[in-house]
Amino acid sequence: MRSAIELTGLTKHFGDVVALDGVDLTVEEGEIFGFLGPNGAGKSTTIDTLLDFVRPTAGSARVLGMDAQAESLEIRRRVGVLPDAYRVYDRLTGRQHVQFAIDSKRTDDDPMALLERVGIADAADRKAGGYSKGMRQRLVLAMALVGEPDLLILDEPSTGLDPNGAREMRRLIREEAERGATVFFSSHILEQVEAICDRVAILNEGKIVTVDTIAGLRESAGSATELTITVDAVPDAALDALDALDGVQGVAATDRTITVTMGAGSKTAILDAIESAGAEMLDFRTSETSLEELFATFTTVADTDETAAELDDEAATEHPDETDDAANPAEVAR
Ligand SMILES: Nc1ncnc2c1ncn2[C@@H]1O[C@H](COP(=O)(O)OP(=O)(O)OP(=O)(O)O)[C@@H](O)[C@H]1O
Repeated sequence: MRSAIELTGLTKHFGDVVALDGVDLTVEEGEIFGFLGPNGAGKSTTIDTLLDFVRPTAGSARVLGMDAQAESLEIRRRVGVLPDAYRVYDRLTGRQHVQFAIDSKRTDDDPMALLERVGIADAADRKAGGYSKGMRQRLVLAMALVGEPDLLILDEPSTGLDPNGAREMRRLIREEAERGATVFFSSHILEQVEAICDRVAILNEGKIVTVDTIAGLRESAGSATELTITVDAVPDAALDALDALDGVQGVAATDRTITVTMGAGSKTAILDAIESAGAEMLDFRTSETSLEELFATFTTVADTDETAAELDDEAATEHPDETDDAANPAEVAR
């Protein structure tokens, strides 16, 4: 099967900054693939390389079987892009924006149908300059959907969307995948990724740290599971027995509950130990490591405090929509 995206040793330096450091990654056709990483990890640089907005220092990128540099025009014709920083033309209406993308891609889509799909048909004939941030995001998404692209590349697609908008975005992504499109999207909103992705890659400091399913990530992170068991009473013998079990990392108890933290190990053995000690089990809950904790496991570097401070700084100073004019509707449609 042909890959939708294939990166081999992809490296990009901006002066002294190593934005990408030998990235190898394959996204199969038809996948919904999440591209995760903290601020500055290199996600946008990767996406820009796929579209030949950025030229790699070393390595190569293939998109839909074509070379990202040599065949960029054909690639852009078959790819729909939602860039991380986009500018709409204030004086053009939503409908005109979509028509522009349709003309550029020489397709016969109905602009109103696309605006309908992204939920802003009501505002089709209003100037985009008066659109809210979320409406602009929806408009650029409508432009990305023009021509039934084989590959959708969405850079932080939920930016600016309210919870309803984010849910609609997930629905659209699923619809596109059902149509047969590959969807590659970057995010640091982990719930978004968990809700729809077949697989995810985590990028940190320009390197891929892992590629897996979410379930696989959980497993490989060696994530601890916490069992909370409600009982009629807590016999001391139960606590002693639990402590002695393989894989049990911690045991805590209140009057009616026992909480067991375990790594690898058998949940059944835990429940057996409690019952053998004479307690009656009334309820039983399991909680797994959250995706946030998991993400931190993969992206935390040795000096955690410094990294956190750097990330806070970036978050405080970054205003991509206002300062980055790299992406505009012309580029989206090209
Ligand atoms: N044009 C550029 N000139 C200089 N440095 C750049 C340029 N573009 C990106 N970088 C640097 O490359 C690194 C990766 O940036 P990139 O925008 O790809 O990260 P990202 O993962 O998309 O981050 P975010 O989540 O904040 O959007 C950063 O250190 C960034 O400062």
